[in-house]
Amino acid sequence: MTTTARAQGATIWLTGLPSAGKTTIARLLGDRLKAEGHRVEVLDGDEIRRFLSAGLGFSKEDRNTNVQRIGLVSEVLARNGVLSVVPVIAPYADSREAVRARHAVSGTPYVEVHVATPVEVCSERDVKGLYAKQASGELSGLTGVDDPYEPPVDPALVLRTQEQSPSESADAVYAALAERGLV
Ligand SMILES: Nc1ncnc2c1ncn2[C@@H]1O[C@H](COP(=O)(O)OS(=O)(=O)O)[C@@H](OP(=O)(O)O)[C@H]1O
Ligand SMILES: Nc1ncnc2c1ncn2[C@@H]1O[C@H](COP(=O)(O)OP(=O)(O)O)[C@@H](O)[C@H]1O
Repeated sequence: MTTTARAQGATIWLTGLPSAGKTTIARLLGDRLKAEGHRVEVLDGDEIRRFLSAGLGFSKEDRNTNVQRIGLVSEVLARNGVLSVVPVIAPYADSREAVRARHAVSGTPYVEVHVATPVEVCSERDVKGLYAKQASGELSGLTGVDDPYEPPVDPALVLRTQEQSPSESADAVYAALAERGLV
């Protein structure tokens, strides 16, 4: 019987406000990693909310449940050699810490990236029109506006996307992975 070396997986969690740039960076990074031959999954938050987290809303409890489910899936993927890129807001420090702890139990790398775009820039971008809806009173509980966002205290990387192109931001995440021997 022969044994094959297993690739090192990891969870790369991109946390930040709506329109911060999480999805854009995740896709660029995912494409690059795939092109280099890595096993990659981008766990799209919107898709997960349509299926795995269908029925959940945006209360603290529901966001926590959503983040724990995604954390579980990502850890299983990462433990099995996949680079799992997660562009999900995850606004609460305690739920992110629970995800980190789950990874620590299996010795699976967890790389937290703060996509730290200021709310003023995010609301200008307003990719999905949520900031406008909040301003007009059509929506409440928008993260960073009238709902909490607890910034990571000790992330692996902080991205100031208002000063970078999307490719530069994705390259910075790639460099953080390279520093850790993950790519
Ligand atoms: N009230 C409120 N607050 C924040 N975000 C909202 C809200 N309502 C809908 N959306 C849209 O849902 C996406 C957030 O889902 P997530 O699963 O990433 O959020 S969470 O981690 O469970 O908080 C988020 O996606 P992104 O814009 O890609 O961040 C929003 O488009
Ligand atoms: N450095 C950057 N990194 C990521 N996105 C950026 C950057 N600069 C400008 N953008 C733009 O910001 C928007 C971010 O949208 P998106 O990735 O959907 O955000 P999120 O997933 O965080 O809600 C896109 O239109 C993207 O082109």
